[in-house]
Amino acid sequence: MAAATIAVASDHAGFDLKEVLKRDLEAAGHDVLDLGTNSNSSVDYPDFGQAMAEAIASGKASRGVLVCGSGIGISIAANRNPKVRAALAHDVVSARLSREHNDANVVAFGQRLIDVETAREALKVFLSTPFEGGRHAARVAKLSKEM
Ligand SMILES: O=C(CO)[C@H](O)[C@H](O)[C@H](O)COP(=O)(O)O
Repeated sequence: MAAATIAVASDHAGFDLKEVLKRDLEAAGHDVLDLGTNSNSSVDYPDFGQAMAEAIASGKASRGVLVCGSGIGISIAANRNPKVRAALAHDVVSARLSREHNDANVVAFGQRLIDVETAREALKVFLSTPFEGGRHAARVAKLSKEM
């Protein structure tokens, strides 16, 4: 995708991978909005998932990258906002499908579950893959409806 503002956030268990991905985003020419955390000291992932949701919902960032130990807790937290479609990606295929079928605007990784090179490649794919639309469009629209 063209240069954009991309938010990144993690808890302590995702901090190291967040820093790697942040450098990749900057090297690719994106503006990076770093929402923390800023060290390996223990913090609570819901706070950072919520910060990501606010950045996406307000339009401060068009895409987001989340990292925690498994990618699960922080993506659950971000997905509480109906404007967020955060997809937990374990590989390049799930990153690609999250864009093609789900129009995901946030990708989440589990630092304890994915190797760094796979995450770096999956992020590139996440950012460069367009939404297919078509049969997927009405399904994605249903995701933002109140339950
Ligand atoms: O939310 C999670 C699990 O679903 C994340 O992996 C957290 O990073 C993890 O729970 C943190 O665990 P820790 O033992 O406090 O480092």
